[in-house]
Amino acid sequence: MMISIDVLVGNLRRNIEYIILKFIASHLLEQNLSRKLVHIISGLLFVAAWPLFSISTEARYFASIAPLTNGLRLVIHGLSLVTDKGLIKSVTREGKPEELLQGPLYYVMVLAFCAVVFWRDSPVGLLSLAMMSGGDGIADIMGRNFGSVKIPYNEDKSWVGSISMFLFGFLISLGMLYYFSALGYLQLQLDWTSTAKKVAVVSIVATVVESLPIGKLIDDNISVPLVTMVTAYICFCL
Ligand SMILES: C/C(=C\COP(=O)(O)O)CCC[C@H](C)CCC[C@H](C)CCCC(C)C
Ligand SMILES: Nc1ccn([C@@H]2O[C@H](COP(=O)(O)OP(=O)(O)O)[C@@H](O)[C@H]2O)c(=O)n1
Repeated sequence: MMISIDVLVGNLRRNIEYIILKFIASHLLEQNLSRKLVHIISGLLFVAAWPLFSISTEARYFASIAPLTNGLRLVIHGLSLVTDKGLIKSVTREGKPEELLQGPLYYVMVLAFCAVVFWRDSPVGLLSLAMMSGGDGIADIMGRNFGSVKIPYNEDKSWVGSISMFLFGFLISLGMLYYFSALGYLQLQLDWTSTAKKVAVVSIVATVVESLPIGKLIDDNISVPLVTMVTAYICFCL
């Protein structure tokens, strides 16, 4: 009788643990997906909205107010001066306020930097944001869901994630160049065959850097746009 009660209690405990783990897992997955959707959509929408600004020289500074204001919001919430559970749930990995001061803050600073420095007349900023928002964002979503085969030099990253980053980053970058070129903003005259080759080179370099095991040294939201800026500058501006 004693044994069967123990077995019963043990089973009950395991069931409760299973239910709790399942609850946590489903909520964490939800949080990861929502974070990456915010990651992809906010940056791409920000860039897509640049043509709405006037041709005045101050336009780029006005545009950068959106990411800078969000940066301030992230600092205020990251330091726990104010609490907003919705913000924390939608942009952090583990639900800790201090995480707002890392990936999300770097992300909005890169958005502001690209608006002010490159704005809509240079391919460099457009490609950097396409790779950071679109490419890096899709790598996570595809990698987490379908990335069972890992990259030999990095157990955290998968072939599916990196190939998706390359393809999506490449297509979004070309789309952005086409959009800004069709609207007459780009100073360069683009020959699309050579542009596609250059964008492929930029996308490969950004993808390889994202796949390296350097995540603890430097955040992807810095390394990916930084290496894209350098490569795009070499390919398009020298
Ligand atoms: C989730 C984000 C970064 C985390 O990166 P990672 O750790 O997943 O690598 C992105 C955070 C986005 C930010 C809080 C909100 C950005 C708003 C944007 C500047 C406004 C766009 C305006 C536009 C006109 C819709
Ligand atoms: N190239 C990649 C990138 C991410 N991923 C998946 O996405 C997860 C999060 O990637 P990450 O550490 O770069 O995340 P963030 O720093 O971008 O938020 C990884 O643990 C992988 O499951 C992948 O499979 N392949």
